[in-house]
Amino acid sequence: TRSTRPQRLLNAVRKHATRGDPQSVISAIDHFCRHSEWAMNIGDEKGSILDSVVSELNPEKVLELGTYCGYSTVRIARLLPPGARLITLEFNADYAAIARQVIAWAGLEDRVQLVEGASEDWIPRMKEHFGIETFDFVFLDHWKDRYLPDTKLMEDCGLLRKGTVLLADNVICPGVPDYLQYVRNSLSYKSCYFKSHLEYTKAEDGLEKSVFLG
Ligand SMILES: C[C@H](C[C@H]1O[C@@H](n2cnc3c(N)ncnc32)[C@H](O)[C@@H]1O)NC(=O)c1cc(-c2ccc(F)cc2)cc(O)c1O
Ligand SMILES: [Mg+2]
Repeated sequence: TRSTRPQRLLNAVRKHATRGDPQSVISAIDHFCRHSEWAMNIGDEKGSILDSVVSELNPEKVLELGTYCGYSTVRIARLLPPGARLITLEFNADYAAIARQVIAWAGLEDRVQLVEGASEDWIPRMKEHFGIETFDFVFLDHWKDRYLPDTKLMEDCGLLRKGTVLLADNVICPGVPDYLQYVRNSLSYKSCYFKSHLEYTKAEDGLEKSVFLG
């Protein structure tokens, strides 16, 4: 049977990246997506903005919604101190299987817990199942119509604390208008927009950084 694009992406990682070297995994995926096949990773341009937000925050507890092949998982986890934890949710089993191998190739499995399932099912179980009190940093990169309901769900489950940072991908393309309207007008958030481009293209896209004020 024909291979899938995520399988071909993983093959490119195995062929061109060095085991245990996260930067080489990131570069191999970016090269594959620029020169072979486009894929919906955050990419190098928006990825650098993600890096700067994570580095400035130095979070201990991180949640990622929408793992896909694990590219942003690797970008975030490589910047975390060893004691820190990243939980990433992915409900497509095939993508989750690829992401596990990408994360392992980067040598970051000790910091990452990939959970196969839907965000709406797992967010309410974070406390009792993972012993998480609150998250320091949340990266939203899953179905664009889930950003707003899942943000409200995280609020209701008490998973956000004063100062928790939400960073949302694709706020222009494909776009998340209801989420943007909410975080930009709610008195519970301080929000700002980082203008960039859709991964590996010249189309406009950007990241929205929103600090929960409690
Ligand atoms: C949604 C996907 C990313 C992943 O998220 C998982 N997922 C979903 N909903 C849930 C859940 N509720 N819980 C857990 N996981 C969940 C899924 O299975 C994908 O693997 N991302 C995108 O669709 C995406 C699309 C584009 C894009 C832009 C321009 C175009 F012309 C075409 C596509 C760019 C991006 O940067 C994206 O991020
Ligand atoms: Mg995205």
